[in-house]
Amino acid sequence: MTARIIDGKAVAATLRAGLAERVKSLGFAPGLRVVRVGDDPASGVYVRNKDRAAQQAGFDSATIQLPEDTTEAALLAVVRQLNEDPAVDGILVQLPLPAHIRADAVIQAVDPAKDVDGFHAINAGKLAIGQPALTPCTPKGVMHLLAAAGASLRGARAVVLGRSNIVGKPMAALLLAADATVTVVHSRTQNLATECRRADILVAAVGRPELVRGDWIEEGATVIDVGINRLPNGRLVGDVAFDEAVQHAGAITPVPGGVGPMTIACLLENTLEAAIARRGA
Ligand SMILES: Nc1nc(=O)c2c([nH]1)NC[C@@H]1CN(c3ccc(C(=O)N[C@@H](CCC(=O)O)C(=O)O)cc3)C=[N+]21
Ligand SMILES: [Mg+2]
Repeated sequence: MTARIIDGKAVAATLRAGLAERVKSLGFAPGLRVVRVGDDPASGVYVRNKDRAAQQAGFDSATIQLPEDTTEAALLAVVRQLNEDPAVDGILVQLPLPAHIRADAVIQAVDPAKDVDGFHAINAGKLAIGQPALTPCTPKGVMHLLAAAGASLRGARAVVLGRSNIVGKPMAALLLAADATVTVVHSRTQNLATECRRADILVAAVGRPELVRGDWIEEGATVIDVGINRLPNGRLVGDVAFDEAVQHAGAITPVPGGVGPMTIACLLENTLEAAIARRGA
């Protein structure tokens, strides 16, 4: 079998077009502020793509670039100022932050109503107990991709590879809420390949280039590759060995052009949701 390719660029473009329509009918531009400290290369492409997508969809979006040596206190002061600014609906602090700043202190300082990353304990907790919440963009994007691919989730065996607060844990919560039977596996799991082979739906989010081989994938499974890894030779690869996996999967996302563009579209979706909730629009 050769897998169908799930076109994340196309699904994201459709989602963004729908958001642009909704923004037009709002009568105001939802405000998004991205705070970036230093210039971690992992977030460079992201910031550029995000600004372009936000402008095109009619959002009032800006990146606040701070120097690498910004103190935690100074960053917290910027966050508080954005919390208090009525024109700002969404706040995103780019991760990773420099080592001298406690990322968790900054994440928990963001007003949960403006937390468009969905990383605040209030939003993570609401997701865990099944209450409406701002939901992390990457797993939310994966759910859109699974819907677009026509994957049936109810009763399906879903395996999430990775247990981060950013992807793995919220991903498992969303799949569980959709009635999948969810297993979370990670770098310390024994017999990773065997666990992955049990998956009808496999979501790989460990940040290890091409860890998942073709024979880890059950014939016909849906494979979502969250990894975006830059190899020393400059090539961008996922957590899945695509050329092998495509021979086994029923459907698979590419890297680039899979989950990445969905993360950005969902950031805009969260910003619109936050704007509507905050302003009663
Ligand atoms: N608070 C916070 N929230 C984040 O969501 C967050 C973050 N910090 N820090 C950095 C990472 C990285 N990230 C990406 C999102 C989209 C693409 C993306 O659109 N990638 C395209 C292009 C890739 C390329 O050409 O390099 C693709 O996969 O097709 C990449 C990376 C969000 N992150
Ligand atoms: Mg096989």
